[in-house]
Amino acid sequence: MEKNQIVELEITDLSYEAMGVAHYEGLTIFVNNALPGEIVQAKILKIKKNFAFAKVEKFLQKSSDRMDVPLRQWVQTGLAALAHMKYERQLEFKKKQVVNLLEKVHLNKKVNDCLASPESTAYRNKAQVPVRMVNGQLEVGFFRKHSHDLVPMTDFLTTDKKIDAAVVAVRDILRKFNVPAYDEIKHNGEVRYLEIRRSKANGQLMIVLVCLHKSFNNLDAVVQAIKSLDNVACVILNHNPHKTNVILGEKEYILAGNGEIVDKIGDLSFKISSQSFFQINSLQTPRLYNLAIQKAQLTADDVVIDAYSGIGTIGLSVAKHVKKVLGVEIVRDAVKDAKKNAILNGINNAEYFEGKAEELMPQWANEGLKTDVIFVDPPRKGLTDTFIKAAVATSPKKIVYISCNPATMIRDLQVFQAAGYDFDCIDPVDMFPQTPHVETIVLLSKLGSK
Ligand SMILES: C[S@@+](CC[C@H](N)C(=O)[O-])C[C@H]1O[C@@H](n2cnc3c(N)ncnc32)[C@H](O)[C@@H]1O
Repeated sequence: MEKNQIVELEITDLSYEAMGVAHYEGLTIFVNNALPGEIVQAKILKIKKNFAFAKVEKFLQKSSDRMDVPLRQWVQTGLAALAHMKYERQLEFKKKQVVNLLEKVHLNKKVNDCLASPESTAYRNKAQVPVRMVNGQLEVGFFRKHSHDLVPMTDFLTTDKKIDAAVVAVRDILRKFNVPAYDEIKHNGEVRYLEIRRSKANGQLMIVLVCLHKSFNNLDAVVQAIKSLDNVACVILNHNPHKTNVILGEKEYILAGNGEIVDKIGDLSFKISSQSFFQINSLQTPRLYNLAIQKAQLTADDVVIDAYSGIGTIGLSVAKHVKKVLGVEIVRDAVKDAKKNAILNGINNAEYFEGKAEELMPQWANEGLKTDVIFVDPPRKGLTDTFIKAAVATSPKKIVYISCNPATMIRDLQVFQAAGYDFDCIDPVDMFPQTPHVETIVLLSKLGSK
């Protein structure tokens, strides 16, 4: 087999990144935009030792699970890598991903059906859109897979339509005032990304311009024009002067408004600042938390730790069911938001602390705190051994683990099992329709505790 060769392939599976999987001459071939059951003529793009990448030239047999995709870039760029598959099948694919990961480590546990999202498109309350010059014009869009080539785009499928409209409006303002986009190779120009958040509850928009410098020609006029768009609550300049793929810089300048918007999860209101984590699917989040709370079977006497607490969304949702909540989070602004959010919702049995969960939990235990339940919702890389040791030493009856990466979660669950905790099942929840990502909830119980 050689590069550019056209081969006939039968797609037998879907990879965890939603690429069609085929086998040819002893190699595994990953084919973009191909579904199990399909037969395709494909062009070989890249060959590695044990696998290769190919793209479809012609469909010889299409799957009945295939959806027509109006913009092929949604699948091609990876922005919505599952957009070509019927939604019910997407849910089955997500459940299967978790089943496969368990099988790989020989864990025989039940995986429940994936909880569907109330909205399968336009559900995202936040967009982070790269800005680049293309043919001499400032464009917004999405990077082609594994590259930083910008594909200009204005309909992002998964994002709230009002956010898509705001992205276009801000793009037009930047064009009008001749603001250059960032040039990654020369490390010059100005605007690197637009980050836009929209409250589902009240329509408020937060517009963040991520820029190479902390000021540029016409900045005041640009801010005035953005401020006058409908529902703009705040405009922020995030200063990222570094040669880096990290999107946000550390320093921010609030140029209009007070730097925050308010959104709701169920009945609770949350102030959100630009650097704080907030679940991106506003309607599915209360369903995720309710399932986690239901699984934990909380009682009015329980003392709960909300480790990795962000702006307090989990802890404050839990507070009314229990005696006390202690939250711990490393991002200072998020802790400030969590404290404000407790007050905003009239909740007085939840306290939030800045620090590393793995350091504060043992400190609280030494001070005599008896913890009944720990909720933990880490970033994609999962938990550290130090955190797991600290959680186990705290000796809660239950640990509720919410995760956006089943692979790291299953790795961590095995460490908890070795330390005297076990679980019955995993619940997948679809927070990210049209993408291969899956959120999961697991209730770990301490062996031997009632
Ligand atoms: C996936 S977010 C979850 C936030 C929140 N629980 C929610 O659902 O909105 C993970 C959070 O963990 C925080 N974090 C990461 N490492 C931490 C640590 N060692 N101790 C405390 N918080 C941490 C991050 O800053 C981030 O806010």
